[in-house]
Amino acid sequence: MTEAAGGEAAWESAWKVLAPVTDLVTPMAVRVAATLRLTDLIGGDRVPVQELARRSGTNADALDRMLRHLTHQGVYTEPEPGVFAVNEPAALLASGHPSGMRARLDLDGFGGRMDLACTGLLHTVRTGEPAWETVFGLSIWSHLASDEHLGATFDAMMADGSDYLADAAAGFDWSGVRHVADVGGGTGVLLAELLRAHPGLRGTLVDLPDTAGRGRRFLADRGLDDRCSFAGQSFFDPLPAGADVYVLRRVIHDWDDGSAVRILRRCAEAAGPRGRIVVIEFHGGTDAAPAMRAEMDLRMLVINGGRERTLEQYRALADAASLEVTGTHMTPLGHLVLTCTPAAA
Ligand SMILES: C[S@@+](CC[C@H](N)C(=O)[O-])C[C@H]1O[C@@H](n2cnc3c(N)ncnc32)[C@H](O)[C@@H]1O
Repeated sequence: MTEAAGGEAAWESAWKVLAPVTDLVTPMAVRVAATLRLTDLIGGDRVPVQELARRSGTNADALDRMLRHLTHQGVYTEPEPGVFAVNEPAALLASGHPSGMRARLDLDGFGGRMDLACTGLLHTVRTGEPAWETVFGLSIWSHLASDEHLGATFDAMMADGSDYLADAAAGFDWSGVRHVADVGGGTGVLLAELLRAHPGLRGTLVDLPDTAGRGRRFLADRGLDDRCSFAGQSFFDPLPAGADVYVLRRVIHDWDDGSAVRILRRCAEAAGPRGRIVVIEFHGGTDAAPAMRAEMDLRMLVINGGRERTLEQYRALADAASLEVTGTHMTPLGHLVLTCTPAAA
């Protein structure tokens, strides 16, 4: 074997091992197909590429070449030259599929942008800083506020199914609570669940102004806004005082330790000596949890410098905010629910 041939053979065998974790062409092609809604546009037909290009507003030659690549990867079929059809994997990209995969992969929506942020991973690993701003020119929260479609797709991704919401809510005993503040509460999906389940409860939704505005509409649509006040503000500023419980769901993992402590301190100040702070994070409850958590941890770092934390790491944050973790609960679906109270002086 010549040296060149040996190099070639080595390249090929290395490629076989590494391709599943290195190839960027196929994952991008799948995302482009999802973004263009090709599965919806093909439906149950066999569609010539010229027609598909017309339906999707794309370049027929480029679309043809991308779809041919995908057919070789097992996504879509080409029953005759230049004519494409949906197969079982491609059907998963239908807009109406219950997996929600199309929206998750849509490069114009939050799911796809979250993946594209990973193109800045080298910057993140070199500096320890998030990559979102490097990739998109704005921090994630400014980006969401500046792009209505992106904000709407973020809200949609945050809107868990009712089983997950009920599970998150069930990790704390709400009986006896009269007023809850949902801090960084998004459009109020958890707050709506709490108000619905506990008719005597009042709520305050705290989030950035645009999001709090969307929350007001979300709660009004459910007839719950008369039991709720809305604070469009930063949680790094003083928070509305006087609630019995300040809940932070999927907020602390968005932030580095210093910022997380500042948010907890704001909650502690507003809660006063008798208030409680409830931190809810998704920890995963299955065998796949460590791998899922490792990926989520890296995503959080890339997106906003956040982190997935262990119970001990949460205790350390609470301690730094002069709080004490007085209750921990793991729910059946894998939410970690921590109750914090002011640390004894
Ligand atoms: C991952 S989402 C979680 C939303 C909600 N708690 C849930 O579980 O669905 C984080 C939320 O923090 C909000 N947020 C980010 N920075 C904020 C700030 N400085 N002040 C208030 N809210 C902020 C975002 O607008 C977003 O709604």
